[in-house]
Amino acid sequence: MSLRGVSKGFSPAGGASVIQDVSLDIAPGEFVTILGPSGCGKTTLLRLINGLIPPDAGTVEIDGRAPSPGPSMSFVFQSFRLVPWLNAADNVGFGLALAGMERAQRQPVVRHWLERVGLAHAAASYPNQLSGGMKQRVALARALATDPDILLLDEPFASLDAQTREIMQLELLRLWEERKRLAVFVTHSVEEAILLADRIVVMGPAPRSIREIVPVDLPRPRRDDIRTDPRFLALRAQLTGTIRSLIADDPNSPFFRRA
Ligand SMILES: Nc1ncnc2c1ncn2[C@@H]1O[C@H](COP(=O)(O)OP(=O)(O)OP(=O)(O)O)[C@@H](O)[C@H]1O
Repeated sequence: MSLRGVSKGFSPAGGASVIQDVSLDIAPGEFVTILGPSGCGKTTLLRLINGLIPPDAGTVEIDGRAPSPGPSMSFVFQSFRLVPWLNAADNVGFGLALAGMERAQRQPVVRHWLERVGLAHAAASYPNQLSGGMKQRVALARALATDPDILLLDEPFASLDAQTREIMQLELLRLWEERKRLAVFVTHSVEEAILLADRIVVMGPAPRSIREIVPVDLPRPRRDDIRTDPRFLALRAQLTGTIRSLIADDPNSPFFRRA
């Protein structure tokens, strides 16, 4: 995947850029996290990557072509976005149904993914009967069921409580380390960014663009105890400092010169 000089503005006159001059290459099977303060354009970058919005300038290419949403690219959102009138199994099978797969063919795939996320027992439950963590497992299973080459995740664990969030991070790590898809994961959390990524792309405000790209040279497979590895702690201190200064240097931030 390749982004070259990508800019995007939303005003009709093409005024202030929401994203300015972003260039980035991501290799197949690579896990990249996008880290940055609120409002620095992280979600917009994901929407440009999945082809939901076109760039005003520059190019986004996947295998040499402009991106288009389809079964080879899955999206996971903070707000789960499950279909409320479908049970967990039908939610997991939703992308497969959209791709035209018959119910009988979908069933074993759905069963496999419900098992993989530990929800085989909840197949018949509806979203309003599931906890936040369970809903996010369903959303993850739905995203993986189509066997996408590209996984885009927009703060998927941000609305979960701290313990569930840590469990889900490890589950995602385990699933991804089994079959390494190109993953782009947006987060505000420095720890989450380090735990998951091969590389961390730090975005900043004013101008909203990439500030630095930090490789994460921690061994895989990674488990919970990686969080106490001295290299992890050093990276955490470095990135926390970077994010604090990005916020303190942003004249539009309420924490301008304070953080
Ligand atoms: N459709 C749109 N129309 C106008 N402005 C938009 C639109 N989408 C995003 N913006 C603006 O672009 C900026 C960046 O938004 P974006 O959601 O990409 O940032 P973000 O880094 O993901 O933020 P957060 O971390 O708070 O989710 C914000 O100022 C937002 O108001």
